[in-house]
Amino acid sequence: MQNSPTNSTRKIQSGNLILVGMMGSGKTTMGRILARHLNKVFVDSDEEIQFRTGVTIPHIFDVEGEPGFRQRETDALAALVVRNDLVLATGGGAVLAPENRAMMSENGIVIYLKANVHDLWLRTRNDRNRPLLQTGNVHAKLAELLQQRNALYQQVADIVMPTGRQSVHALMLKLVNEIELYRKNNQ
Ligand SMILES: Nc1ncnc2c1ncn2[C@@H]1O[C@H](COP(=O)(O)OP(=O)(O)OP(=O)(O)O)[C@@H](O)[C@H]1O
Ligand SMILES: O=C(O)C1=C[C@@H](O)[C@@H](O)[C@H](O)C1
Ligand SMILES: [Mg+2]
Repeated sequence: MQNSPTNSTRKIQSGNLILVGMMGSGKTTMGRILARHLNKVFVDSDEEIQFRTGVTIPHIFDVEGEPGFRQRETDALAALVVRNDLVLATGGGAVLAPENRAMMSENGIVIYLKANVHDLWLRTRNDRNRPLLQTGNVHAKLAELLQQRNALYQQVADIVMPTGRQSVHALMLKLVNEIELYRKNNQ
């Protein structure tokens, strides 16, 4: 499926850029400035879910558990990926469902923002809006999730972008070059 001519055509011609990666990898932060730089519309699947339900993600996890949230995430992604010229920041767990991976892969260039556990921890340790990290040992939880998910991020990604010490702006400019290169090599 993934490599059929129809799918690879839409992947690039949709103009969509889809960011995947762990909590704290910078999908929302990077997505916003990337969209501004490329004159695309920025959307965030977590924000879309909160907009659709009128409640916060922690509240959805409280009431419906993770399975309820995952269903809402799949519904939100399905509605978003059919649009064009988006920069779409996904939730950290968006790669877990095979149907999510298929729809992301078919409808945009997928970018994995890769970060190590220590950086992820530094960026998320004080945040209360990520239900999966409301645990005694955030560092260990991030390590566990990265271990479970890294192969899925890699599998779905067209571009893997390591994020480290450099500024978000410098990283964004690097990413713009990588995207251009990808488009040139895959037109
Ligand atoms: N490359 C970076 N260098 C330093 N700090 C960063 C970088 N990317 C993001 N951050 C910071 O990390 C925090 C988390 O980033 P962000 O919310 O964009 O992550 P996310 O990938 O969208 O996470 P989630 O999956 O939970 O939505 C923010 O405070 C942001 O400013
Ligand atoms: O990594 C995850 O599973 C999550 C990441 C966030 O973006 C939210 O989608 C939610 O907190 C779950
Ligand atoms: Mg985010």
